[in-house]
Amino acid sequence: MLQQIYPTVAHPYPYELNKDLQFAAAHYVPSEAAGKCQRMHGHTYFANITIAGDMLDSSGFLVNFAEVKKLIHDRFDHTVLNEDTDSFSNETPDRFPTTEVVARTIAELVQAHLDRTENKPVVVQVFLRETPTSYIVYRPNSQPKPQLQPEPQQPNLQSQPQPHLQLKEGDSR
Ligand SMILES: Nc1nc2c(c(=O)[nH]1)N=C([C@H](O)[C@H](O)COP(=O)(O)OP(=O)(O)OP(=O)(O)O)CN2
Ligand SMILES: [Zn+2]
Repeated sequence: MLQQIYPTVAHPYPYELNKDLQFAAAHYVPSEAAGKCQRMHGHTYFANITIAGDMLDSSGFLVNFAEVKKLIHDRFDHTVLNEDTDSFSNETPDRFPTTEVVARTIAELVQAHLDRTENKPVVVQVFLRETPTSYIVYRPNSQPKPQLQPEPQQPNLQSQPQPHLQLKEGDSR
């Protein structure tokens, strides 16, 4: 079905599994900034879910490909995402059914399933394409961002008292 090169994600695990799946769903984005996307419309979403881990389960799987598909496809295919109030909300931007939030939600749903398995693999990336020209990559376990260091303060030589530079009375310097 999908024949696409996806972005790679760095992780420390020896096994990596990728599952492609698609689902058709309707949504609208309840924000003025979304323009025409405030109106109900539909997409065929294409997802690529990347799962990694150290150990296989008793079937020799990192996780069964079919279980990953079922989890997401059964949940979202031929639904109106805005009506899935367990996952989305029309009130809170962080839960509007945007591509970003749908990608994160897919990662969270799959991870919740993986947390219940014996070998406990992890979701390291969700690639979610909403239109032929728009997609999101969500990496739940990405490296911590480096802390920004404050700019070093330059001493203000004009306003600092500098007794060592002041001439004393009778000083011949
Ligand atoms: N950062 C985001 N921006 C937009 C989102 C989103 O989820 N995250 N969603 C939309 C709309 O829902 C729309 O379905 C997709 O928008 P867009 O890529 O602009 O769709 P087009 O097919 O019209 O793109 P063209 O490349 O112009 O054909 C909007 N923005
Ligand atoms: Zn849309």
